[in-house]
Amino acid sequence: MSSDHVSLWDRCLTIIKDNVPEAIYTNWFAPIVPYSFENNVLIIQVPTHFFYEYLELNFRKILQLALFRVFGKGIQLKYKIMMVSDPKTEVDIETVTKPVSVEVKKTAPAVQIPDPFKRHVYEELDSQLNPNYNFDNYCQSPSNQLARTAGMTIADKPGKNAFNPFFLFGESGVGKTHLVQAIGVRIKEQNPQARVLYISSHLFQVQYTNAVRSNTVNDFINFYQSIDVLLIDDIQELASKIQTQNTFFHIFNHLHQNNKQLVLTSDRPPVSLEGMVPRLLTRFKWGLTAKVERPDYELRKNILLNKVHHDGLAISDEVIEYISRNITDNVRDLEGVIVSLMAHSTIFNRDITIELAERVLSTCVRIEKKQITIDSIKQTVCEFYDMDPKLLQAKTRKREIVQARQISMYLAKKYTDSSLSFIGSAIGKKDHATVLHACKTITDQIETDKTLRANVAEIEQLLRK
Ligand SMILES: Nc1ncnc2c1ncn2[C@@H]1O[C@H](COP(=O)(O)OP(=O)(O)OP(=O)(O)O)[C@@H](O)[C@H]1O
Repeated sequence: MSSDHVSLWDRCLTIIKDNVPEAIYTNWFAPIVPYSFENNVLIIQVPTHFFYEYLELNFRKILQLALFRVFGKGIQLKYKIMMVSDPKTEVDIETVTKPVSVEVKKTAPAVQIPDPFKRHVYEELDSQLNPNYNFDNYCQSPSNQLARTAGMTIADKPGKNAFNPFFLFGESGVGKTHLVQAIGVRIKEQNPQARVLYISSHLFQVQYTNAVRSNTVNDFINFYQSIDVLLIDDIQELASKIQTQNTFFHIFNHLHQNNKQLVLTSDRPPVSLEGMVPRLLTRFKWGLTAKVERPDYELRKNILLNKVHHDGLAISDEVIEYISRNITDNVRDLEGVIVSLMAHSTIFNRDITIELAERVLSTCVRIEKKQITIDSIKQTVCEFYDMDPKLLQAKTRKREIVQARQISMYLAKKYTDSSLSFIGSAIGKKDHATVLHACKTITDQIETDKTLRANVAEIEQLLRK
């Protein structure tokens, strides 16, 4: 049968062709090469990592259906990825790393909620970690430096550090889950026996409700008290769930007293968590609370460059720069735009140009409302004073440069929700006291200095344009 896998794959293609539009078939299925078939595992070769992800995301169902019909029960699908960004150095991913393996399950539900609680305590625990979220691909910048460094310290000494619990907060899509997962992944790498569990608060809540219904709350608590490292995401979702919070309180206390590590994420700081029982809130503040800020320009660009390199995509620096400048809020949007760009380019067979990027961005993200960021402030202030932005970072007390730096700090405080220390580190590598002083100086001078007042007003207008 294995020698015949090409004709079997052709039969799959016939089924697929009947079920998808022609353009989709031509772009996404025709380029696939049936590579091998052995022990009921079919390996297909695709051009890029992006291609694989796109197939999995959009056409998994039809692929499953066709494979099941032609190859029968138990068929497994694996991908072999050929990088084509640089044809001179074609890379066969399978030879350098494990091939991406996708098991096709006949009756797998679309979303299966994992329930580790159901497992016996002594069984090996499924940590629910995604190895793709690791420290190696978590780019660093001042916006996440504290959180990232603390995360690495925790991963090296879970439970035996001053950061217990580690409370990580920040807006949606800024990289909290990635970081929390990276902590778990590194702990498991260093100690495969460690009982690490990543869980969303929503799932924790569902499991608790089930335990109440089935009268097994004690088992539920025992299970969680057996964990060495508990990574719990989106804790704000437990707001107003008082019974669940009380149960979590007992788990938290037990783990903390036994030097087990707790890491929590939230979309807001503990002080803004409404609907939480006070004794839990107090405990959230026992260790380290760190904010992951919105990604700055350098971080956005680095993340994109990494992704493009990793997926073997052909996207010019100019387009990367354009996207990094225009998508400022969160990393998820950045990644979404890359996927949309690749899809547009593949389906319509067009190069990825600035014009295409502009079109895709206008449909994917809101760019009409200009986001004011520390980067755009620095740039606008320097353009206004006709000054090289690098001078803002220079160690100099020249009056014009000091004033441009102070105005930048004042505007950053006014228009962004960054902390004083973050503003200081991004503008001139100063501390929070210098930023505070700058804000006070400019506020006072605006009161009395007509020219400065007019200049700042003009810069503010330029910023909003
Ligand atoms: N510093 C970074 N380096 C590389 N990738 C990042 C970084 N920050 C975020 N990402 C990527 O951005 C995407 C969104 O990040 P993540 O899911 O961790 O955000 P989040 O803050 O947990 O969002 P939410 O609160 O909505 O769950 C992920 O694909 C993640 O890998």
